[in-house]
Amino acid sequence: MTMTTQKDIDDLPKNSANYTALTPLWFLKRAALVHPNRRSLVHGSVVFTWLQTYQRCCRLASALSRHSVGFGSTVAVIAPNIPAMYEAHFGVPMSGAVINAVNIRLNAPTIAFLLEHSSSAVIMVDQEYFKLAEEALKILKNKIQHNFKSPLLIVIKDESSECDPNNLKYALQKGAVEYDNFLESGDPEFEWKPPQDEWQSIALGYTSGTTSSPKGVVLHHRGAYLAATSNVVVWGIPEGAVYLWTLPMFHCNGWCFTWTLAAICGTNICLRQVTAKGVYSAIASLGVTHFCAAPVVLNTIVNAPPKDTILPLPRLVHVMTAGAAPPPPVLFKMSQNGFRVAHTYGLSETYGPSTICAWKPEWDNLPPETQAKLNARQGVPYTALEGLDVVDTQTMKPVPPNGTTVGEIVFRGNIVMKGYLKNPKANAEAFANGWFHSGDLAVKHPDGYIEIKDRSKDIIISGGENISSVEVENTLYQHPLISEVSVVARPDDKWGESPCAFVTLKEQDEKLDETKIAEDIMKFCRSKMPAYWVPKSVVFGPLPKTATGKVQKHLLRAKAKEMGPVKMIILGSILAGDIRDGLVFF
Ligand SMILES: Nc1ncnc2c1ncn2[C@@H]1O[C@H](COP(=O)(O)OP(=O)(O)OP(=O)(O)O)[C@@H](O)[C@H]1O
Repeated sequence: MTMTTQKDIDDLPKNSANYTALTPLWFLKRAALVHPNRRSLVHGSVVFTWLQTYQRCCRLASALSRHSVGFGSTVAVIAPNIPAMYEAHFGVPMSGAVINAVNIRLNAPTIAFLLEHSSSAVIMVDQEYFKLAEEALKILKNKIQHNFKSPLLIVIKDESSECDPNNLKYALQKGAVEYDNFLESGDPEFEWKPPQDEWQSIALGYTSGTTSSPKGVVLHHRGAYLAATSNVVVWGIPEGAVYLWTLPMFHCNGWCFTWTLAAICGTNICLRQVTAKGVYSAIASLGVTHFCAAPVVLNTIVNAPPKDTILPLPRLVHVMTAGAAPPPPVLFKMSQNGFRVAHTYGLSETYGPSTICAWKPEWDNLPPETQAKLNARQGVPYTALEGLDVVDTQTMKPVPPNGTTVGEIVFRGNIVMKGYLKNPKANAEAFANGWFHSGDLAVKHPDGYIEIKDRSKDIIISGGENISSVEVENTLYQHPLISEVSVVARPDDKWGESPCAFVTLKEQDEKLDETKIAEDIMKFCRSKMPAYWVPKSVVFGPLPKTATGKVQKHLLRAKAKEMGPVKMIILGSILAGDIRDGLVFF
């Protein structure tokens, strides 16, 4: 008998029969083969099947190729959750180009920056946002003058849009091509180009700019494939699920669920405007089984007036939440309303969610409040994420799993971005020491689950002690009058910084005595947390948020700074705006 050597075993080369670059684009071709007549997309009265979606994506890829768009090109898409946005997630990369799904709530100067930075050759834009795109292009043209080359403009008509119907006419007059006409010019049998190399870029997405100016995150086909399939593995979303698009597809490509839905041959239910009523009615009338949403959307769902809800739910509805820390009381109320919430965590740089608070059978019989507290932790890595740790930033050594030592969350693996576009300085910082640095501060529990305490920029340092704004917020969410809360640092003459709570009340009534409520909130906090954690200032009003529902803490911090150092308790109103030191003016 001859010996098998290591060389024999490893020396079997790759060939075209046993190796293909990983890409989620094949999922679509397969869906069209397996379920050609199953509903792929439902948008009001518009319904497509998987075969139709495949053919429409082939047409898009073909039409783009005819305009010399392909490998090395970027196509910007400015649209809400409508079928064209979904189709662009396949059609654009099937042409070889990269999709840049743009946040629709950005202003024209920021969009101008994105279009220039990404060198977008084509802009696909929903009719409602055409003038915004036009304004952004004007800014760009003024800036780069004779070097300006107008991108190909494709305007998307959407019957469900409530915008001025003349927008479409206007766009066509300005030379834009109508999306469906553009598709008509493409070949439904187009032989699209899978990537030769799975490292090829599939998507470019800009961070929401919560903490700094937007950075262009570049993702590859391999990572998109792995993240999309990992969504299935960790969440258990079944073949044929009916998925409601509450999460914007422009946010990390809908956390890669655009591609996940094709993998499971599910049905995409589009929702142009997200309201609690819209969510409940889609559940009741369209058979929704799953959706993803930021905690702010869950908060809206649990606080919806009874006339907007349909309870009890007709079936168990699975929800994945990420994007910010979900307060345990919100998780608790969601489960009381019949939703099963999976809590995940990640960043644009990690293809969206890349950790999950994996549910343990031994938690099944715990009291619901304890379950919610356990589920509010950010958990353990996705199946496609090889490295996740919480480290001391000075030594890079893992923190002990004691639930108290705080360190930075770092990631390593195949669902970490390729890098930031044209930003070597940010890349060097983000990838220092062979890990991707998240900037999020967390502890590790004895069971190995991680729990975020804050973003490094959000932590409050009072008298040299760290205060987790997330923990103070989680307690405040238990207060019966509070609908939303965000806690930030306010300069403090004695302690350096002290917590300042910005609060939105459930009841908006001018007759409410905000001074009394603020006193009550502080009393409530004193009974539940160390004295130095108790907010020294409470300010009432709506919270500023990004398009993805994240509270813009930097704006609140600026507001708190503007209010000046804490000298005594200050109560006030964000809306009234007239807050003078030590006094309250309503
Ligand atoms: N489950 C979660 N719990 C707590 N925080 C979360 C969770 N999921 C996401 N986050 C927060 O969201 C951040 C990632 O957000 P995202 O990538 O969308 O851009 P952004 O951080 O808002 O933009 P910018 O990087 O410009 O500040 C994480 O770093 C973390 O702070």
